[in-house]
Amino acid sequence: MIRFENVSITHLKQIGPALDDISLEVQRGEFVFLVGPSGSGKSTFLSLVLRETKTQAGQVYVAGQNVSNVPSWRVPKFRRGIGIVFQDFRLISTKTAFANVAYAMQVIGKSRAAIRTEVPRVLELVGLEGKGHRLPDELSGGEQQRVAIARAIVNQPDILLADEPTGNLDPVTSVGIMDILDKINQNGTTVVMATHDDDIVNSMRKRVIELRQGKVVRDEDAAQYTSTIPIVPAAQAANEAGSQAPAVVPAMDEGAPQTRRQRAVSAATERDVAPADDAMPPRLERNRGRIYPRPGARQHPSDATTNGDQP
Ligand SMILES: Nc1ncnc2c1ncn2[C@@H]1O[C@H](COP(=O)(O)OP(=O)(O)OP(=O)(O)O)[C@@H](O)[C@H]1O
Repeated sequence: MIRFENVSITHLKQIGPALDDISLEVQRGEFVFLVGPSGSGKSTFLSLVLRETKTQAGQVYVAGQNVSNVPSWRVPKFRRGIGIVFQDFRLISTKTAFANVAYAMQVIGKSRAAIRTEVPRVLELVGLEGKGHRLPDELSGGEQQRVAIARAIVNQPDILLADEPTGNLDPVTSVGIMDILDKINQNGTTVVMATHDDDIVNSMRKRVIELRQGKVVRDEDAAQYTSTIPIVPAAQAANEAGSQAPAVVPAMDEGAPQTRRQRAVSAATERDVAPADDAMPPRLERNRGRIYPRPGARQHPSDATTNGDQP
């Protein structure tokens, strides 16, 4: 379904390559996690599949089509076969959940009758029955992401790309989102999901392709993942937070692999504070203020031509 043959690309003003001689194949109906540290090339990989970026060396094939050979005027049609979901949802803030999903059908000329049938069907599929009339800022972050997923799949794409779809969500909400992605995959859609989230990868046991500095360093079925987000020693964390808390020597081996939740709990323990019920892993903590922060979030310009997304 997706084939990379010796693909390399270096972005403008970038020193090393974003992707370096990547060759791999994703079969129809697979569920693949694309993992790796920040800057390892995950988003670049997805942008090549979407033909937002062009290869400089090698070839990318999507559904048997050499992506480089798709002329610009045909790119919107090409992208109809691909749904995409982002970390920050990218919903139209002035449209209801129903209208956000319906819009993806309208832009490709689907009839009102089809919209009336299909939109409620996908809203139900993602667990939002009865909430179609709500505006994005009347929905929780997890619900907004469900709307974004409904929008991405309403035109029944062969491929669903997800770029950190749980990155702004708490762990419990993330599990619900993963259940939906799994269900969509079981219905036959090929899913490629970029993530740093080792808890999710480890709970799903799907194929894992790990990138580092633009190279595939691991490609394993039913695999696990241990991310390498550095653990911030408690003393440093306290200083950064401007806290008067005394410096505490970290109780654990800083090099030990841990899941994000373990790191969150350890960090809280090091600060001599009981982990709060809503303790979140470090990266999510950084995002905490961004979880429900964007009522009225503006659309990203790149959404205009992407299946299921809006201008
Ligand atoms: N538009 C751009 N211009 C210059 N360099 C870029 C651009 N986009 C990405 N890069 C660089 O390419 C490399 C890969 O970036 P990419 O966004 O693909 O990584 P990533 O694994 O998705 O990271 P993250 O997990 O932080 O989203 C990084 O070194 C990044 O700085």
